[in-house]
Amino acid sequence: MSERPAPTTETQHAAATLDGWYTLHDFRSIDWTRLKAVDPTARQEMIDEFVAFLGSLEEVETRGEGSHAFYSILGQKADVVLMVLRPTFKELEQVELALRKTKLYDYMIPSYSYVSVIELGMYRGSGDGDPYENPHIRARLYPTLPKAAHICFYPMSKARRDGDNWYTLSMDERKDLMYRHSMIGRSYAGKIQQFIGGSTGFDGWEWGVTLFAEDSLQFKKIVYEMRFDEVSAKYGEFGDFYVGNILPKEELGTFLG
Ligand code: VOV
Repeated sequence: MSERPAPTTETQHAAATLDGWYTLHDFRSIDWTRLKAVDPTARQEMIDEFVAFLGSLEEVETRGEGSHAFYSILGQKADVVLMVLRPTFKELEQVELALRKTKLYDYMIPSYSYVSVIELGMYRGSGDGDPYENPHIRARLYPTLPKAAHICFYPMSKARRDGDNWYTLSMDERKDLMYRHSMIGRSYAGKIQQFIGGSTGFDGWEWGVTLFAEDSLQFKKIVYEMRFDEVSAKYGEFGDFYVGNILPKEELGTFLG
């Protein structure tokens, strides 16, 4: 497992973070018109090769060296998303390269991507001992992503407006607000699993939020409820939302056939 330095030092302003696996969300659209023109034998070869590619990611996941999720996406923003977790940027690049070398890639159009690192904000401290050795914390920093029926991804930032500036609040104020946020979150235990990727310095927003649920309606419920909470109501700024359904490799043939 990758070794990490001690939690980022808490300055007067920044909350210390624990940082886990690097994360890439790779959203792609399918060039359906071109794909439909491919003869069925060649198309099946492409599908088989892509299934083998997904199989190779599963092997990494089984070894506990990373994780991934593959979902179809509703609407016109994209057709599929591959979310990949790896210990280093280099390993994320290797997955990207392997994807690019598949035949199916030639029929994929990039739609959106997002780079972040699984992050736990230590607003309430991290307890005794080295948090990177704590099995509960490790399970959250280096998770095996759930195989839930549905995914919801969106990037977000905290406001830096005159009047409502998250970054000029005191640590105590932010601790208090985050506590209230976590209490709403906890009321969704068993319904939603959330993965927060810190992306300041990595991508266009400050966090990438990935939610998994068996019941797609829970995404609307939690996001709506959080909108009334001060952290989101005053300080939340959101990018586009991407939602979709799990796409097991066994169903890829039907999806693309
Ligand atoms: C299942 C739901 C759920 C739960 C339990 C939960 C709990 C918690 C805890 C305990 C903490 C703080 C410590 C940590 O663990 O990092 C966080 C942190 C964070 N969250 Fe959260 N959140 C949830 C869910 C949840 C949602 C749905 C959203 C989107 C907000 C919305 O309006 O759409 C979100 C956002 C975030 C963010 C951006 C951060 C980092 C903010 C920062 O300033 O650092 N989050 N979150």
